[in-house]
Amino acid sequence: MATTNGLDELASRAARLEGVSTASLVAADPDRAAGFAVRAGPVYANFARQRYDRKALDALFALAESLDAPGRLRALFGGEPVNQTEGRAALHTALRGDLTGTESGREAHAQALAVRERMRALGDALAASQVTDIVSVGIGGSDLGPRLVVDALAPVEGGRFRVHFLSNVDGAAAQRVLAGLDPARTAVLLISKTFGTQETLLNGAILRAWLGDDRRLYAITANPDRATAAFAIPHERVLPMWDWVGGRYSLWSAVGFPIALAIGMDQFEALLNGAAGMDAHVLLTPLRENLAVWHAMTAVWNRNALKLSTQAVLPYDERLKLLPNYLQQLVMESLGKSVRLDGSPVGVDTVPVWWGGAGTDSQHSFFQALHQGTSIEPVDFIGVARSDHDHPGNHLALLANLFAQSEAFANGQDSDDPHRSYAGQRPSTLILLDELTPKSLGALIALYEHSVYLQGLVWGINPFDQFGVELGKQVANRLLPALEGAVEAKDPVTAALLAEWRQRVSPTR
Ligand SMILES: O=P(O)(O)OC[C@H]1O[C@](O)(CO)[C@@H](O)[C@@H]1O
Repeated sequence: MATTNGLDELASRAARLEGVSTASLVAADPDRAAGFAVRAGPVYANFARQRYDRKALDALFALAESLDAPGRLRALFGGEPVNQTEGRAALHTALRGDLTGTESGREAHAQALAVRERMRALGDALAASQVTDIVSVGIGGSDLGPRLVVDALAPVEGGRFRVHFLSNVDGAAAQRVLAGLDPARTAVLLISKTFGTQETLLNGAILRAWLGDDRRLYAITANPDRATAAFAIPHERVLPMWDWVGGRYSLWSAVGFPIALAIGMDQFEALLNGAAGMDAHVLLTPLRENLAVWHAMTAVWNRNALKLSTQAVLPYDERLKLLPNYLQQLVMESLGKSVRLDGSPVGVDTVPVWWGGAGTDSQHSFFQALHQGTSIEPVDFIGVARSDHDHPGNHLALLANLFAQSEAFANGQDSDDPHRSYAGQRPSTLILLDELTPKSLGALIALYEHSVYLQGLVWGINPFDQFGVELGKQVANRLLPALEGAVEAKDPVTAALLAEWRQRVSPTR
């Protein structure tokens, strides 16, 4: 059995807290309500409604210390090959600053700055042209980050460009995105780190044909030769990225070009600065005051001590409604592993299922299960203190719902009628941003990135590879000829499914 890094001890601490209500934990510790909170720049998080006490927290911080969390953070920021299975650095922090002064960090940051200059120039040239709309074609890490940030921050009216996103290989997606767009006033960005992703290549071909003019076709990639070979995009319209930026950590690179086009380059840089502020906090702050360490060790507590198998993220802000989708890739692609760095079984549970939705909408869909279901789902609530719309009454109602749900989950409510009884004891963290700006959003996303890294450290896994997604792609590539009728599927169940499918379509489709 692989080492469990002291996680067994956490489980026995959790057993001692069984039956102790969250309200009595709060009552027993007068400093807890305000003291179990950490602020980093524009991000405040309160952990008082988690199901641990100070002794458990001591054990969690001791665990982080024993794993040399500060040293491992320095290794990340300094450009050491922390992505060990692929022999690479993971230098997304260098895209937003240069905190360690190592040669690789400095070089990476200089490269990032040079590309930002090119993004600015290309953006200005597009703004001076007749282009009004941008279609960003990419998937996964080449889509979810820009999509989230544009949805959260793009002005409702009056932005430089309207930015549209196309990811799914389903042709209906392309059809929907293109409906109503004028090719003469549209530029297309093909975003793919590898430029070998089926969805992006197929959608890119549709868009290129639709555009009819290659001069408004751009690529963002770590593989410019492939972009040139497949789409004849000349190097001056290719923005580079590098193998030291993981796809799901890449929105800070030229992958964020759609963001820069939607909100302007200065605002894109404000997003990077927000992330850089969180980077400095996480790298330089002692463990007990370090927000990413609190967040990561809370996740470890819920997974390995309380054995909870999902994690909900519930933004109480319409503009953050895509955050759960974004975090699903960031967290689950990073931490969905069952072997340690040396290949041995991890021996403990790793990533839970991350999911969620915006409040208050989700209160009227899945909250019943959160309040009275048999399993307990820990929650990250996210709220924004100040709104930027003209409906203050709605904002107060939104916040009342946010604070109320966190209280109701924790405290529950007894009733003589079991159907009307709420057990409570549902753990949650409440994250509050001062306001939703490029800076605060950058800081929030960077917080989650660092929390993921630290959770990976506890579990001894590599959060920067994603070999698990390859098998399905390989099987799909093998099966495409069978759907085209060129070969038979070898697997008997797949063969039966294809026979069933063939009966339903004409041979030419
Ligand atoms: O940017 P690319 O190379 O097209 O890859 C897109 C996505 O596909 C994956 O490799 C697998 O889903 C992600 O990690 C990546 O973000």
